[in-house]
Amino acid sequence: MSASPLVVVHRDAALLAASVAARLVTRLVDAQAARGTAHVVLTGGSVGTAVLASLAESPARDAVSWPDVHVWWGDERFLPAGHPDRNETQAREALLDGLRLDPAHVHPMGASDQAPHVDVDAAAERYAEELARVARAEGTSRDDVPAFDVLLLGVGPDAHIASLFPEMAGIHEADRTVVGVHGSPKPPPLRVSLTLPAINRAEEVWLVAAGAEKADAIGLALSGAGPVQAPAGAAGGRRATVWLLDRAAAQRVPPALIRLSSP
Ligand SMILES: O=C(O)[C@H](O)[C@@H](O)[C@H](O)[C@H](O)COP(=O)(O)O
Repeated sequence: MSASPLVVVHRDAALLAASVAARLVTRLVDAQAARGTAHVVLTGGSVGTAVLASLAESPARDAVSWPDVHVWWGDERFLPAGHPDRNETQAREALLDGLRLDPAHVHPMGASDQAPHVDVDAAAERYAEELARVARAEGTSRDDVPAFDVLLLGVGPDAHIASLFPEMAGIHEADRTVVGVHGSPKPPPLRVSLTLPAINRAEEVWLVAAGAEKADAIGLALSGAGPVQAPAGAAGGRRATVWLLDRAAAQRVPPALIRLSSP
């Protein structure tokens, strides 16, 4: 995991979404310039979706060679395909369906109606297999997940990330890359989630959060709380860990960690 996290604070949630969208374009363009392709892991939640909507409106989005972008998800609500509450559905509506993506490069997590025998744990296993398949095809050094260039995470008011919740089984997973989540405190109860080991294989992990209701959790996560108590604090990229916040969410961040605060 990279050195200490970098915290950037934005005036409000709208500016945060626009700024993260611009940062994402630059990150994808740089990754493609370096190796022709790019892998991005999307997050669900209102802030993550607002970033995608902002990117959809940005003229800079056309700087990305979208057919060469692989789109993954950090977690998914285990609901029927096309359900409005699925992270995939919301991402498609906010951005993806307006892009010239290669359908073979869009990797949604399983849906609850995918096949009669598929349950949330089987969906997790299938996603792990998909990650490994693409990693091997790309000759990634460790062949269980591709080289994620940027992995986006929303942060819950309990400091959860993806569908890894404090004190629940998923945050303890040290070997598998994907788990099925049962009894999620955030509805729906059944989810599929990358694990911390998979998340932390990303080159860059960006935690994006807005609103005063996140301030205590973010303060706890950035003040050294352990992963079981504050999963968000355990997320970190191999090269960079960036917290992208609005002022309301940043109220409890140790001032020494704040590298920039927009006027
Ligand atoms: O499926 C989900 O709900 C998300 O993946 C979840 O991890 C979300 O990102 C956080 O709960 C923050 O959500 P908000 O941005 O809506 O607060």
